[in-house]
Amino acid sequence: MSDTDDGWLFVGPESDDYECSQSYAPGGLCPVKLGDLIGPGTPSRYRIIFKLGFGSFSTVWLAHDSVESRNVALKIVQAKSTARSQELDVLERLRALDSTAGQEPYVIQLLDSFEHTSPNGIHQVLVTEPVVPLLAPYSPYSEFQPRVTKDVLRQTIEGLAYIHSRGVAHGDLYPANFGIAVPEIHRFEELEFWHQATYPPLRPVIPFPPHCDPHSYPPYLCGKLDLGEFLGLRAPDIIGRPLSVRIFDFGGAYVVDGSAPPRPVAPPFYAAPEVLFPQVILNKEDPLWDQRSDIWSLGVAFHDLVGAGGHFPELLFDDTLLPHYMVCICGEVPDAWRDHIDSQPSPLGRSCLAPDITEKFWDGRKKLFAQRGVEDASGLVGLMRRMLVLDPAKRPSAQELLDDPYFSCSNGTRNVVGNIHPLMRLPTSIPHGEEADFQTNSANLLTFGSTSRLL
Ligand SMILES: Nc1ncnc2c1ncn2[C@@H]1O[C@H](COP(=O)(O)OP(=O)(O)OP(=O)(O)O)[C@@H](O)[C@H]1O
Repeated sequence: MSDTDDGWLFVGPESDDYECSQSYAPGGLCPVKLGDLIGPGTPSRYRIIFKLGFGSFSTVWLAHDSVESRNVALKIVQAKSTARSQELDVLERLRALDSTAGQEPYVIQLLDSFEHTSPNGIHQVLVTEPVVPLLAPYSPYSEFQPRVTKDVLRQTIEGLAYIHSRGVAHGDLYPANFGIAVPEIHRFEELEFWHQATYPPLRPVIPFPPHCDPHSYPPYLCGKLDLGEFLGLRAPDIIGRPLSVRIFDFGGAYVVDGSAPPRPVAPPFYAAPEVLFPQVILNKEDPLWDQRSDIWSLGVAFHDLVGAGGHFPELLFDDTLLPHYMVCICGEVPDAWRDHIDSQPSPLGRSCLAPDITEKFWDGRKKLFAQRGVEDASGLVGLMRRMLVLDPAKRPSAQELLDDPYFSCSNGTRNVVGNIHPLMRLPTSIPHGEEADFQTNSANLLTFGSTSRLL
C-alpha cells in the first residue's frame, strides 16, 4: 500500500510508529540510519541500533556505547529546538552524583551529552539509560506487564519530590513519561535486537518536490522497537523482579528561579487548572505554572497508572468542557471561573456544583478502583483528593504527600515486572491487527467510554 502526503511518497501501511518525514528539513530532525556512528571520539562513540520512539521535538534511538560497553538511549533533538531547550540544564541538575545515600532517585539519569551537526543543523544529543514505558502498550507476545502497586505510586511521588528538591518543575507528567529501569538491556548485542523484529520496520522515504535536499532526509524511516516485548521474550528472568520507576522526558521542564516558565506542554487532560483555564478558555498561551502544577498532573495520571483508564471521559473531545469536570471533582469554583461555568451548559447532565455531585463522583471512583483490584481504594481516593485541588497554593508538596496515610500500610503486594493484573490479562489465543489493538486497549475503553460512568 502506498500513499502521498504533500508531495512525499510513503510506502507501507499507516502507522503511529513513524515520525512525519516532512520533519526532515533544515531546522528539523536529524537524519539517522541504522549503523550510523555519532558522538565524540574517532571512531565515534555511539552506534545506532534501532529507534525507540519519537516525540514532537526529537527522535530517540537505542545505541551501543563503545566506551562503556553498554546500550543507551540517544535523544536527538530537532535543530530548531536545540538552542532554546532547557532539557540538558535540567538533566544535569537531576544527576544523582552522590547516589543520594544509596537511594534511587526514580528519575532518568543523564549519562552524556554532545552536539551533532547534520545537514539540517546542530542537534543536541542527550544520552540516558533506556527505559520501558510503565504503561507500554501491552504486547500479547510478552509477559512484560508491570504490576502497578502502591509502591510504584510511591516511587513516582518520591521521584517528583527529588525533581522538586532540585528546583525543577517537570511540566509534562502524563502516563507516557513514566518508565521502568531495565538494566537487562546491556546483555544484548546489536544483532539480537534485529532478530527480534518480526516485520520489516524500514519504510522508504521518497520526496517528490525537486527542491528537497537529499541530505536532509534519511533513506528510510525506522519502526519502533518494543523493548518491553523484547525483554519479556529474551530476558525472561526479568519477570518477577522488583520494579524501579524512572520519570523521563524533561523537554517541557524548567528551573523555577523566578524567570517566566516555558509554554506548558502537558496534554489538556493532565494540565493543572492554572494552566488549562487560561490556555483553553482565555486563549492565553503563556500561563504561569510551577512545581504545584506537577502535583495536579500526577494526581490525574494515578488514575491511568492503576489501570483504571483516563480520569476524565475519553470521549470528551472538547477541552473547554474540562473546567466543569474539575469543578465537579473538587467541589468548588474559583471566582475567575464563575462566569464561564455559569454561561456554559454543564456536560455532566446537571450542575457541576450540585450539592452531592463531588461525593458521588469519588464514591464512584472508590468502587471503580476496588473493581480494578487496586490496593486500598479508599486510601487512594483520599490521596488523589489531596492532590486534585483547584488552588495551587493549597496543594501539598510531593514531600508532604509521602506522609499520606495511603503509604503507611500495605497488604504486601510487590511491585514487580511481569505480574499481570487480572483485568489486563489478554486472551490466550494471540489476536492480530485491529483485533489485537482493540483487545489490548479494551480495559480502558470499557471503563471510560461514556460520561455516564463518571458519576
Ligand atoms: N530513555 C528512553 N528509553 C526508551 N525510550 C525512550 C527514552 N526516552 C524517550 N523514549 C521514547 O521516545 C519517545 C519520545 O521521547 P520524548 O517524549 O522524550 O520526546 P519529546 O520530543 O520531548 O516528545 P514529547 O514532548 O512530544 O513527548 C517517548 O515517548 C518514548 O517512547
